Amino acid sequence: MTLNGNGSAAGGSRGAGRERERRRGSTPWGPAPPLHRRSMPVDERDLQAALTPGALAAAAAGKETQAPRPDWPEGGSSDSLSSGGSGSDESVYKVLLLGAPGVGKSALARIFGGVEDGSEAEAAGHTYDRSITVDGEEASLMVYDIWEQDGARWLPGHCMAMGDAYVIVYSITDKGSFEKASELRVQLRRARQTDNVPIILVGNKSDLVRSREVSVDEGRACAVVFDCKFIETSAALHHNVQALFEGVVRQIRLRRDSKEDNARRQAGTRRRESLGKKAKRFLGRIVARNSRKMAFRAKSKSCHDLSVL
Ligand SMILES: Nc1nc2c(ncn2[C@@H]2O[C@H](COP(=O)(O)OP(=O)(O)OP(=O)(O)O)[C@@H](O)[C@H]2O)c(=O)[nH]1
Repeated sequence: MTLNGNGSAAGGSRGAGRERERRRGSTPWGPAPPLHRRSMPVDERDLQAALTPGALAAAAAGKETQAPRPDWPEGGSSDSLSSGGSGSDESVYKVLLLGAPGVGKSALARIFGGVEDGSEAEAAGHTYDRSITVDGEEASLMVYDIWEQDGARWLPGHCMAMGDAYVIVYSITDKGSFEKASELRVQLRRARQTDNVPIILVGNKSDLVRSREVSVDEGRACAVVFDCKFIETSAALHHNVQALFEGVVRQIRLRRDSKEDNARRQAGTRRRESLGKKAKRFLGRIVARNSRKMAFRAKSKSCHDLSVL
C-alpha cells in the first residue's frame, strides 16, 4: 500500500489499522501520531511537483512554493506535536538530509516521522511532514530523505537548491563519510553562495564508541572551519535527535525572523530553563572568558549551540 499526502493509508480494516498503529514508533516529541493525522511520507508525485523547474526557481528566488500538504482533520493535538495542516505556508521549512550512504540519514528521518524500522511507511516514501513546537511556537517541517549518490532520482543540484536548511550527516565510525561531509559542505557553499541557509553537521552513530573513527573535536573543528553548526546524535538510542530538529527550526528562525521575535523566544526559553541548564550556561561563559584561546573556544562552543547564530 502506498501512503500518500491525503492520508489514504488510513483506509483498510480495523485490524490492519491496529497493526499499523502497533508499528508506529515513538518520537522524541512523544508517542508517534496516527499516520493519517500527522507525520507521514509524502506521495512522490507531490514531491515531483515540488521539484518542478518553476517551483525550484521560486525557491531560489526566496519565494515559498506550495508544499505538498496532507488533508489533515482538525484538532486533537498533543503537547508538542500537532496537525501539520495548521501551519501557514511561510512556516513550512524544507529540510534536506545529505550524506554518504549508510550514515543513518533514513534512521534520523524515520525518528522524526515516527516511523519504525521495517514498517510499510518506511518503504513507501522518503519525505516526512509534521509540526513541532519549538520555544513555544509551532513550526512545520518537511524533512526530505532523498539524497542518493549514484544514479540519483533527484539530481544533486535540485536537492541543493530547494532546502531551507541542510543536515549533513556522517558516521562517527566512518572517516570516509566525514570527508564526504566536508565535500558536500563545499558543494553546498558553491550552490547557495548568496543564501544564508543554515547547515548542521551531524556526527551520527555516537553509540558505537568502540568503533569511533572521528573524534568530537574533529567534528567540531570541521564545523568551525566550514561555518556550520555541529551535533552528535545516535539514531539507535534516539539521542539528540530532538535537539537536532529543534535546532534546525531555531537556525531557520534566527535567519528569517526579526531580532525582536527571536529575542522574545529566547527570553521565554530562558525562563523555562531548568536551574541546571542555567548554571551550565553560566559556567560555560566563565570558562570561555578565562580561556587564552578565547576566540576559537567561543566559536567552537557556539557551533555546538543550535539556538544561536
Ligand atoms: N548503531 C547505530 N546504527 C545506526 C545508527 N543510525 C543508523 N544506523 C544503522 O546504519 C545503517 C544505515 O542506516 P540508514 O538510515 O539506512 O542510512 P542512510 O544514510 O539512509 O543510508 P542510504 O539510504 O544508503 O543513503 C542501518 O543498519 C541502521 O540501522 C545509529 O545511530 N547507531
